[in-house]
Parts: sequence; structure tokens; C-alpha cells
Amino acid sequence: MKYELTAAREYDMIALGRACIDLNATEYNRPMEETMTFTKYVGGSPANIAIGGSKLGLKVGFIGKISGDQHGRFIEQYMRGVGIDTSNMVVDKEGHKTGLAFTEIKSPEECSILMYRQEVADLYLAPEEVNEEYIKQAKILLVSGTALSKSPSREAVLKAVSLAKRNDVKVVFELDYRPYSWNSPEETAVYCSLVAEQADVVIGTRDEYDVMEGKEGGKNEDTISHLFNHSPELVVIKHGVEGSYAYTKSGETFRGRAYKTQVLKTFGAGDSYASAFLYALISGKGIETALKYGSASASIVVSQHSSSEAMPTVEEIEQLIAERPVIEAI
Ligand SMILES: Nc1ncnc2c1ncn2[C@@H]1O[C@H](COP(=O)(O)OP(=O)(O)OP(=O)(O)O)[C@@H](O)[C@H]1O
Ligand SMILES: O=C(O)C[C@@H](O)[C@H](O)C(=O)CO
Repeated sequence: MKYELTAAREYDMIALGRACIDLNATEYNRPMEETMTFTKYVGGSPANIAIGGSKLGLKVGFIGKISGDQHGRFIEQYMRGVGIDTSNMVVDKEGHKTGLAFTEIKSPEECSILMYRQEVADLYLAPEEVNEEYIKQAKILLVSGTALSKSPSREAVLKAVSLAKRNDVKVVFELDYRPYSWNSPEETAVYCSLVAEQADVVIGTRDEYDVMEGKEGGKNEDTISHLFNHSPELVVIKHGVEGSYAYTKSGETFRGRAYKTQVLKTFGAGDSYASAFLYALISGKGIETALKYGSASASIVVSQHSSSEAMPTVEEIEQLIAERPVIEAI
């Protein structure tokens, strides 16, 4: 089954949210206390998704606020270098800093992220910096849940979503739950539900839907029966190595399996999954194939050191789908 998008727009996808820096432990298989060197990459979930999409050949734009310093310039130059339109990335003038994510790779199963996100520039994106003329040129607007965690970025997202809906731009909402960005899980539930109910496509892990629903151990069937009473037409629920499901409002369910891989670290899985899933949808490949693309891309990125730089090409994804066995039910 194919997912219909508005044809012929300047941009396949415009992503909105944080573009930050990942500092990934260069010496892995040890705790961060013993890690002396880190390798710098562009990071931040929506930036990673934009980079992944651009590497797959999509025409991608980005809306976000970056710091007016060396880190902000590094991010803008890197994103422009991979082909992303950065004309709507605003430079902060008030001294706010780039968010940093230090990653600890203790073992393939034990990875964590230590985020430095106080007063970060990305959460200062203001509604007046979101431009209707830009958004209306996209087929898809991708918004990240973390951008809803503080004002004025929260209002910038709400404005972008309403402009997208007014201009027939499909809204894709990536729940992207980062607890330390929020005051409380209750606050997260309020704002994520508000946007999920207005979105056309929602993507998240089972745990992220549980936070949005304010419960533990939620069932996919309950999630979709609620969301399909609102705007969403397609809901993707990820279950880590156990794979993922895509549900359509018209009643179909598709299952995606994860591919066997040599895992180096687990972060980056969700962003690489989203970029390849959306690439396949935008290319008219059908939902079942989109699940394969997402899973294949994630299995490549978890085997590599970064989240952004490691984003694969279409050829690498297609070769992996053709050759690699899937992980059967766990
Ligand atoms: N260990 C693994 N081996 C192979 N594929 C994996 C593994 N972990 C995750 N994946 C793939 O990545 C997809 C997304 O993973 P997951 O559900 O963990 O998302 P996420 O929590 O958003 O990721 P992240 O850790 O980046 O936040 C899964 O549906 C699966 O296809
Ligand atoms: O999303 C972030 O801010 C950090 C990411 O860049 C990091 O690589 C990651 O967690 C990806 O899942």
C-alpha cells in the first residue's frame, strides 16, 4: 500500500527542531569516566533525520536555531555540505549555546547519552522565525517532540504544524522523547498528544507512546484506536530489536523485522530508521517496503560509530535487504 503525498514541491521534506553536536566516545567498551577522547559529529534527532534523508537523495530543508559561535557554524556548514537547504536556520543572537550529547559506549547492549542542554539555542526558535512561504514548499514537515519541551520553540512548532496543515503539507511527528528536556512526564503527555492528534504520520517507540498516553505497558491497538479518531492516517510503533509495526487508518497492519547486524552502539537507530522510512514513502515505495528500508538503515547505523555521518546510501540499504537475514521473533 502506498502513502499519497502532494506531488511536485520544491522540498521533499523540511525538518524542524534541534541541530546539535554529538561527542561519541572514541575509546569504547568502557565507562565515560575512563573515556579521554570523543569524536565530534552533527547530532540531534531531526538534524540526523534530515542528513539521512539528504544522503538518500531527498531534497531537504531545515528550520532551527543554532548558536552564533564555532559550534553553530560547524553544524550549518556540515548540513549544507550534505545538500540540506539551511536558509531557514536562524543564528541565535543572545548567547545561547549548542546542545551537546556525550555518548558512552560500555558494550553493544549498554549505551547511554549524557546531554548538556541548559539554555540551548534550538529551544529558542521563535514562532516569528517560522516562515509560511518556506513550509508551503514541502511535501512533508517533520517535527520533533523535544522541540515542544520549552517555549518559544513549543509555539514555533505549533505554528509550523498549523501552517503545514493550511498548505497541504503532511505533518510527520517523531515523538523523540528526551526526559531531561521536560519539566514532567505529564507536561510531555499534554503537548505530544496535542501534536500527535493533528499530525498525519506519527512515529515513536512503544515506550514513547506510553509517555504520551501517561501509562505503562500500553497496547498498540489502544494507541491506534485513539489516534485514528483524529488526524493521523499512518502510525508507526517501534519495538527495538523486535522490529516495528505500521498501522493505517484504513485498517492495514504491516510488520517490519530488524536485520541481524554487528551492533557497536544502539543510539542512532531511531533517526536512521525514520530517514529511510520517509525516503521510501516519499519515493512511492509502499509501506511494507518503507519498513524494510527503515530497519535496514538502522541496522547499518547501529554497527557504526556515529548517528549522522553513518547514514547509508540507497545502494547500501538495498544490498542489505537483499542479503541480510532478519531477526525472527525474540
Ligand atoms: N540491536 C539492533 N539490531 C538491529 N536493528 C536494530 C537494533 N536495535 C534497533 N534496531 C532497528 O532500529 C529500529 C528502531 O529502533 P528503536 O525501536 O530502538 O528506536 P529508538 O529507540 O527510536 O532508537 P534510538 O536508540 O536511536 O533512540 C528498530 O525497529 C529496528 O529495526
Ligand atoms: O538526538 C540527540 O540529540 C542525540 C543524537 O544525535 C544521538 O546521536 C542519538 O541519540 C541518536 O538517537
